[in-house]
Amino acid sequence: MRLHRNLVFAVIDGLNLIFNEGEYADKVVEKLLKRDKRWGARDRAFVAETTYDIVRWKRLYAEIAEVKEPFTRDNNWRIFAVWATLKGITLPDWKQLEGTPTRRIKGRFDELSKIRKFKESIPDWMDKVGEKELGTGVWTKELHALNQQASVILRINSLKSNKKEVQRILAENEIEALPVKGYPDALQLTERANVFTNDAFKNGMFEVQDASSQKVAAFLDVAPGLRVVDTCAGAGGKTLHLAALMENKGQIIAMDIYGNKLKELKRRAKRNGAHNVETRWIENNKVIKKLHNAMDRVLIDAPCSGLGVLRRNPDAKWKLQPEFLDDIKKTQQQILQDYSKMVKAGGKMVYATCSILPSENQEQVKVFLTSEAGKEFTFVKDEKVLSHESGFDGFYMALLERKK
Ligand SMILES: C[S@@+](CC[C@H](N)C(=O)[O-])C[C@H]1O[C@@H](n2cnc3c(N)ncnc32)[C@H](O)[C@@H]1O
Repeated sequence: MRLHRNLVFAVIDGLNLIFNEGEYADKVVEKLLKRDKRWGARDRAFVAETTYDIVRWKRLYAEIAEVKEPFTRDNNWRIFAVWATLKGITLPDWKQLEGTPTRRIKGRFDELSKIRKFKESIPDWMDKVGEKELGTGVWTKELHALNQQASVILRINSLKSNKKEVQRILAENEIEALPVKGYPDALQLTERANVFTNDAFKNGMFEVQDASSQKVAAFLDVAPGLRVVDTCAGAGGKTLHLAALMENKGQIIAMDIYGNKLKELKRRAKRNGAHNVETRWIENNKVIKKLHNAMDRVLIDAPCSGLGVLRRNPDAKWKLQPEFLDDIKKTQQQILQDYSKMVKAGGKMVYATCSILPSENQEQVKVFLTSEAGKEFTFVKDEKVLSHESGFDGFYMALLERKK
């Protein structure tokens, strides 16, 4: 591979924004890709993937490069040089890369790869939490899986299309997509590609959604005609899937505490042809109270640490703080207590997270079931999806039923 100066400069600028200015990697990459209209698919892939790779391996690379935060521009160049050396790329004779100690980099890599927190590039506190909660064996395998690049998975919107039709349209654009065994609505791209510019996407025929995430709406056991509330709907990934599973019949109320996310949800619902979705901003608890004992199904896709989705969101390793984890667990329990009241007798509820930590998952459900509100419910089943076992994101989902 030959390095191109303007692409590498874009990566260095991006790293500065992410590491020093606290900006989010996905937003930064989005901005970088708008920089030069002449960049082709390969150039864009280089900028995006290199930036994500360096964010993912920040601790390991910084340790090898012997630099400490806050990183200067020179430090970011040194980190980049580590990335390029370990990729086996011949370094060009640019002044920023002069004197790169290639052999020392390889030696330090071998040394540091013997220590998990460096090998898997993770903060000490997170490594300790993961090991404590999952045990050494499972955590080591899971952490390794969470550091791999995620493949692109589509969820075919059955309101508008089917797998065969989407495969055919993508093939016309030289994009190959294959079915995924065990995931009825999923197609997996054999190579990463930008599908958002494709007409099939613009016409709502599919959404980009990880295979594990596609399990959640189906877990709620919905059917056409039911009254369903998606309590933490965000921009509506699961809401749209619910609408498709319900064949646009019945009612879906999508809620969130952030109104701007619901605006985006509305746009997506329109594109998807999902007509049975209405949004309600959770301005105060009255919004919830109005629906007490009224819903056939309640989905709680709870806010969480996001430790199950590090493959697609590697900067969460550096942004997440132990205090946030403590706070979010309190929020999760409060949400379970408050929103479960919307389930009517005989109705069902799913509690889900994109975390792999038992303390955010089965332990929350256990605490809920022994509480006053939880005594109304019986536990039906749960599923703990680990990335190293499934090959997709880490997720948790539990199905509970309210007693008649
Ligand atoms: C895991 S995300 C939801 C993702 C979304 N369901 C999807 O499939 O695209 C969790 C959501 O919970 C929202 N949230 C946080 N605290 C909340 C609360 N107390 N009540 C309702 N929603 C909340 C966040 O704004 C966020 O959109």
